[in-house]
Amino acid sequence: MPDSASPLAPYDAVLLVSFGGPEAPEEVVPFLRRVTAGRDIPDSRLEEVGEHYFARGGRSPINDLNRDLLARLRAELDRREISTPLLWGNRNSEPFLAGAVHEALDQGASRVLTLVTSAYSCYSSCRQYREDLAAAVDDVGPAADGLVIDKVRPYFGHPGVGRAWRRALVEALSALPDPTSARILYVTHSIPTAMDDTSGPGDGEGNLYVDQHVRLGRRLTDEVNADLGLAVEGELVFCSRSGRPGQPWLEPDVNDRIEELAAEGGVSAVVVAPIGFVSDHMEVVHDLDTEAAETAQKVGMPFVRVATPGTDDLFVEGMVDLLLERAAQARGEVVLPETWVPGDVRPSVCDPGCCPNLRAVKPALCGSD
Ligand SMILES: CC1=C(CCC(=O)O)c2cc3nc(cc4[nH]c(cc5[nH]c(cc1n2)c(C)c5CCC(=O)O)c(CCC(=O)O)c4C)C(CCC(=O)O)=C3C
Ligand SMILES: [Fe+2]
Repeated sequence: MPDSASPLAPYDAVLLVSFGGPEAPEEVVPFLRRVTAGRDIPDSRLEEVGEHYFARGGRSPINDLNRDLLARLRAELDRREISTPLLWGNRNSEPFLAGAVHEALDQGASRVLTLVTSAYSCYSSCRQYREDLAAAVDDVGPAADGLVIDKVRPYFGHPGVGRAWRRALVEALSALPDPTSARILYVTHSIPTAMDDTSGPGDGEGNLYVDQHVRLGRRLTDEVNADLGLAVEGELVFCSRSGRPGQPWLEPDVNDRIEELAAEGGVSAVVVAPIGFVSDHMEVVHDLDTEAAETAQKVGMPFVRVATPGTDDLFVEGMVDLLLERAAQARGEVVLPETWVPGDVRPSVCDPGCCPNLRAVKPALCGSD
C-alpha cells in the first residue's frame, strides 16, 4: 500500500531494469534471438556471435552482478529505513519485465520508479528501455491499467557515479610505476553513428551520447590529476562494435588506439576506464579484460583496467540519492539535481522524439510523447 510518509513517496515500488544475459549454454541462442529480434539473423550466425558466451560456459556475468547490486541497494534502503519493495526485470532474459510488472501489482504498487543499469542518453540506453516498459505493461493487460511507471534521469554525471570512478582511477594510477606518462582510455560501447547523431532531445542537440562520455571523462581527468598531482591526458575510445561492416559506428576502437599509442611512443601505460558500463558486463570481461589486454600485450603496452562502480558504496548510495531526488520531483518539490557535469542534466521525463527509434515507432513510457 502507498506509504505517504516514505521518502520515496509517491512511489510504492522500485524496479531495477537491465539488459539481461544467458546463464546456461542452451540460453545463449534464444537470448541472442531476442537481442537481434526483427533482423532475421540466422541461428548459425548467432552461434558465432555467442562464442564468447559459450567460452564462459554459456553464462553472462550480468545477472549475478545485478543480484549483487539489488542486495546492496536493498541494504542501503533498509539502512535509511525505506521499506519500499525493490524488484528486477530484464529486456532480454529472465526475469523479464512483464513478470516484474505482475510482481509490482501483486505487491499493491500503483507508482513504480525504475532505475536502468545504463547511465547515458541514446536509443539503446534510454528509449529502448522505455519501449520495453510499455511492451511489458501491454503484456500484462488490463490488470496494469492505471499503473504509473517513471524512471530516473540519465545519471552518468551523478556524483555517485563520478566519485566511484574517481576513487577507482586514483587507485589504478597510483599503482603504476610511472603514472606521469600514462594515458587514460575512457571506454564505452560503440553504437552506430546515426544513433549517436540522434541521441538527445532532437532540437539540434544530437551526439549527446558521445558528449556525455567526453564531459564525464574530462571531469574525471581533472579530478584525478588534482588528486595525484599529475597532468595525464584522457580520451574516449569504443568497444564492442557489431552490426554490418559497411555501417558507420563510433570509433576509434580501443584495440586500434592501443596499437597506435604503442607505435607513436611516449605513453608508459594505458589505464582503461570503461565508463560506459556500471559493472563488469561481458563487454568488460571479454572485449576489454581479454581482447584489449591481449592487444596491449602484443604491442608491449602496459595495461590496467579500472574497476567499474559495481557495488561500490559511493555508487550504491548515489543511486539511492537519485531515487530520492526523482521522488521529490514527483511530489512537485523544487529539486536541484546533483551533478558533476553542470549544464547537462537530462530531464527525468524524456522530451518528445528524444533518442528516436530509427527502425520503427513504438509506444514508450516515461516520456512526454
Ligand atoms: C549502448 C549499448 C549498451 C549500453 C547500454 C545498456 O547497458 O543497455 C549495450 C549494453 C549491452 N549489450 C549487451 C549485449 C549485446 N549487445 C548487442 C548488440 C548491440 N548493442 C548495442 C548498444 C549497446 N549495448 C547496439 C547498438 C547493438 C547492435 C544491435 C542492436 O541495436 O541491438 C548484442 C548482439 C550481438 C552483437 O551484435 O554483437 C549483444 C549480445 C549486454 C549484455 C552483456 C552481458 O552479457 O554481460 C549489455 C549490457
Ligand atoms: Fe550491446
